[in-house]
Amino acid sequence: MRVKLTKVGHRFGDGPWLFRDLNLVLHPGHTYALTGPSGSGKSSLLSLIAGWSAPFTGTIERSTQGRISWVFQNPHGIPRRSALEHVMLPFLARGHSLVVARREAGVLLDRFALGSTADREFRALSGGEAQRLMLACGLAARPQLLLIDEPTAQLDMATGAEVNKAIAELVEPGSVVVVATHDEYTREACTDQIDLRLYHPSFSASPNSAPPTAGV
Ligand SMILES: Nc1ncnc2c1ncn2[C@@H]1O[C@H](COP(=O)(O)OP(=O)(O)OP(=O)(O)O)[C@@H](O)[C@H]1O
Repeated sequence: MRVKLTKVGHRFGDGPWLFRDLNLVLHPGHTYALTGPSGSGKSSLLSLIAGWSAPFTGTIERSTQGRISWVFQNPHGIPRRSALEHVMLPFLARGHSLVVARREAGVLLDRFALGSTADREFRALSGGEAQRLMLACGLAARPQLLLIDEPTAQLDMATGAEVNKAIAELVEPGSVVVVATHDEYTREACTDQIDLRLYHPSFSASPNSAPPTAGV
């Protein structure tokens, strides 16, 4: 899926503009770090990109009606279900057999270094394991668009590093990944950056600064 944002601006009602004149093209095979200070509108922009809400101004076009997955800041799972069962569910929901779901889920768990936790209940996973499980579940839905909100916000540095390593390996040829983050290491794990500060109405580019057209 390719996502094109044209002159996108957003505010809530008559509140202040969060960002304006956002012109971007999000390409499959790229992982975009969406950065900016707290309150700059990162989560709001994720919702706009997902199509959950409409931008106040401008347009957002998705090239296909593909599947969209979200991974939220706080890992959420079913306490007594195993890690494997969590990852199998999206495959079963799409009509795959138990055998296929188990096999594909196992591959994904291995990819996120969770193979040894396959039979462990969700409630017994560490914070980093639980967040990596959420990434595995997100990919299990085979999304064309994967949106991840602050994946390391609740984690210590070592655990955050495990998650960032998984994010660096998320890219798949057909899908766009967007990660809202404050974490510089998460930003480094991504292939591209969208810095929302550049689109805040108070931003004025100095004569020597690059124009805010990254990704167009
Ligand atoms: N539904 C809403 N109605 C009114 N204001 C909202 C709504 N959702 C978010 N806001 C406001 O819009 C601003 C941007 O919020 P948003 O959560 O998008 O920022 P953020 O950059 O993700 O912040 P953080 O890094 O703290 O998570 C905030 O001031 C927030 O209070």
